[in-house]
Amino acid sequence: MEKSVLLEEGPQFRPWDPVSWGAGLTGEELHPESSVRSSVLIYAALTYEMDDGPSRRDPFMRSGFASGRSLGSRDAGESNKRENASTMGGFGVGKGFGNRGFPSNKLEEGDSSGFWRGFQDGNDSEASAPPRRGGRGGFRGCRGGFGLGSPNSECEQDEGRHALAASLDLGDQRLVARAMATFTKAEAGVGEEPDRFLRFFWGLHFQAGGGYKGLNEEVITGSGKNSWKSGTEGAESDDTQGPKVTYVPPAPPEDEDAIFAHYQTGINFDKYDSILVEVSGHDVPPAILTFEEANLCQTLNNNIAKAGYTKLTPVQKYSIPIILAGRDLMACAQTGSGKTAAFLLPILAHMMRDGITASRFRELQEPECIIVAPTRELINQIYLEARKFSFGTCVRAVVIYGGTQFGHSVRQIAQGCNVLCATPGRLMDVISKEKIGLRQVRYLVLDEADRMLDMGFGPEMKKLISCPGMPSKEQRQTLMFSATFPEEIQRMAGEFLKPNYLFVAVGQVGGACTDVQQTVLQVGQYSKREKLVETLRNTGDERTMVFVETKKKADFIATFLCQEKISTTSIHGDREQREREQALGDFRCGKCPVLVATSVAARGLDIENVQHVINFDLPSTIDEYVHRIGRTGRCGNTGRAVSFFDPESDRHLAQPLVKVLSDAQQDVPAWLEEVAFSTYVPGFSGSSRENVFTSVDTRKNYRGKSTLSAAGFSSSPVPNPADDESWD
Ligand SMILES: Nc1ncnc2c1ncn2[C@@H]1O[C@H](COP(=O)(O)OP(=O)(O)OP(=O)(O)O)[C@@H](O)[C@H]1O
Repeated sequence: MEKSVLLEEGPQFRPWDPVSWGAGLTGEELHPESSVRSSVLIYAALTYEMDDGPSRRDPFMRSGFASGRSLGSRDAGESNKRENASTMGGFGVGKGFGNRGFPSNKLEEGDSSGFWRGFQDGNDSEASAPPRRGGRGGFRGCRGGFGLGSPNSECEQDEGRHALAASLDLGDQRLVARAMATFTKAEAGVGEEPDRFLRFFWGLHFQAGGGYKGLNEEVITGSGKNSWKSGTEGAESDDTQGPKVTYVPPAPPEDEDAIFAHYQTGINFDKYDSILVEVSGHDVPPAILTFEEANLCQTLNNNIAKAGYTKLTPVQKYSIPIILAGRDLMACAQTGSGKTAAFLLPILAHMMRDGITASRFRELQEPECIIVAPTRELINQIYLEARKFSFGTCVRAVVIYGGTQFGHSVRQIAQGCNVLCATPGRLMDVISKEKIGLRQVRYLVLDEADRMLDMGFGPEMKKLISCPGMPSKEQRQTLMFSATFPEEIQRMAGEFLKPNYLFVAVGQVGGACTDVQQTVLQVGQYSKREKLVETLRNTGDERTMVFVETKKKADFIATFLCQEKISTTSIHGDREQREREQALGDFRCGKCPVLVATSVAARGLDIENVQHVINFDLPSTIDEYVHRIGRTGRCGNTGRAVSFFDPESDRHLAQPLVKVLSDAQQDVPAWLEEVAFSTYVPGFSGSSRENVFTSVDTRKNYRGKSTLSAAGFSSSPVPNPADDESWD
C-alpha cells in the first residue's frame, strides 16, 4: 500500500494552485520563520489510498501528482521542486499514518486537545452559529480518540469514512501537532469511483501542546473567553488562542478617486420605487424623497454626489429621517439596496451638526458611534463607506478586526476615533484593554443584525451593552439593519432597543432580491462537481461566487477548479487574514473570476460585477440562502443564482425555497414543489425560522402602522393571506 502526504507551510502553500502542491517540506523547512512562534498553520495535501497503489490506479497520480511532475505547471523550476519534495518522504498517511518518519509517541497522547473539541463541535462548518438542520453538517469525527496505527473501529465500521492523524516534531520548536480528519467519500465529493484516491486538503491550526483554533475567530475567541471584566482574559483573542498575529492590513487608499470609486446603478434601480414599504411604530417621521430633503451639510452632500448617489433607495428614504429624528430603528430591506448609507449618512450628519472632531493621540479613545458586523471583510467595507462619506470632515472612522495585529488596531484607535467599525471579538478586546471607552457612545449600529443577535454573537452583544460606561438604551440610539429578521431574533432585539423603536420593512421581510434570477437544479452529491464545471464553462468569464458548506470543501473545490483550468481562489475562516484579503482582492479585480466561499462571504459583501452565484451546497437556512444570492443583483443590477439541490440533504429547505422563489416571481420547478409538499418540516406553519411567512414586526397592534410605496405614497398592501394571518 503506497501512501503519501505532502506538507507545506500555509503562507507558501496555495491550495487553489496545484503548482504549489508538490513542495513537501522537512521539519526544519516547515518552520523557517521565527515570527511563527507557538503555532503554525499547516495545510496538508493528502493522497489517500482507497484501494490500490496510486501510481497504477489513479489517473491523477499517473499524470504526475505523486511524483511531483508537472500538473500544468508554469515552469520547470516548480516542477523540479515538487519532484524533490516527493522523494523527501518522512510522512506517512492513512491507516498507518505516522509509521514512517514520525515518532510514534507523539500520536498517543490522548485526545485532550482543543483540536479534538473543535472537531466535535463541528469545526468545519463555517461561521453559521445557528444549529444546523438536515443531514449535512460539521464533520462528526470518530469518538474514542485517535492514534498511531489505524483509525478506531467505529471509524472503520462507518462505511467510507476515513481517519487521518498526524504528528510533527518540528525540531527545537517541539511542536506536537495532531490532526484528525474524518470524511466520507460524499463529503470529499469523490463519489463512488473505486479506483480514485481521495485528495484532500485540510487547514489545521496546530498549537504547542495541541489545540484547534477554529471556525470563526470572532465567535470563538471572543465569546466567553475574554470577558471585559478579566484583566488576563482581556488579551487579544486571536493571539491568546493561537499564533501571534502579525498581519497589518494595507492602508486604505488616500487618493480621492479611489475613495469615491463606485459602480453604476443598474437598469432596475428605478423599480425600487414600486416596492411596498411598511413602517410600524408610533409617530413615524415622514419619509423623504430626495437627498436635499434630508438637509444634510454641504460636505456630506458633496460626498454623496462624488459617490454617484443621485436618488435615494427606499430604505434610505425611510431610515434617514427616522435616524435624524433620534429614533431607534430596526430596518429590513433586500440585499444590495443601500442599507449602509441609510445609517451612515444620518449618523454623520448628526456628528457634523454637533461639531464632533477626533481627539488625536490619546491612548483611550471614546467614540461616539460603534458599528459592529459579523465578518472582517464586511466591517472593512463598512469602514471604507464611512471614510468616504466623512471625507473632508473632522470625523474620523477607524476599523479594527480579528486576524490582524492587535497593536495595529490600538495605533489606529489612538490616532483618534469617532466612528469605530469593529468585529465583536476585537471590539471586546480593545474595551477590555481600555483602549476604547464607551461613555460617549451615542449610536450603536448592528449591521446584519439578525446574525449579530443569534447564538453566535448574541452573548457578545449582550456583554457589550452591559459593559461599564456603555450608555443605557435610553441614552443611546440603537440601529439594526439586515435583509432578514427572523421573529425570535426580533424579539431578542427588544433588549437593545427603546420600546418605541420603529420597524421599517422594505418589501417582504426575508425576501430575496427580485433582480436575481434564481434557478434550482436537482443535483445529487456525486454529480455536483461535473455540474459546476459545466455551469462555469457556460458562464465564461463572468465573476462568480461558489458557495460551499465547509472550509475543507472550499479548498477542495477551489483546487479542483484550478485543475480544470478555471482561475479560482477561495475565502473561508481557516485562511489567514492576509490570504482572505488577497483572495477577495483577486476576485474583485477579476484576476480570479471565481471565488469559492463558505458563508463567511455570504453577507454584506458588495463586489462590483458579480453576475453569478452558485450554491454548490445549499446552506442550512433559507435566510442564509437569501444573503448568499444577494451577492449578485445589487443596486438595480441584474444577476443570476444557480443552486444545486440535493434531495438527500436539502429537503428541509424545499418549502421555504418554494416560498422565496414564488415571492420573488421566479419559476418554481415542479419537482421542487413535489419535494416541498411531500416533506414534513416540523414547525413549518408560519412562524419558524425556516420560512419567511413571518410577520413584519413582531410587536402587535400598531395604530401607527403605515404601508406606503417606496416612493412615499400610501397604498394598500398586496394581499398575502399568509402574511395577513400573522400580522396581528
Ligand atoms: N442611493 C444610492 N445611489 C446609488 N448607489 C447606491 C445608493 N445607495 C447605495 N448604493 C450602492 O449600492 C451598493 C449596495 O449598497 P449596500 O452595500 O449598502 O447594500 P446593503 O443593503 O447593505 O446590502 P446587503 O444586505 O447585502 O448588506 C453599494 O455599492 C452602494 O454604494
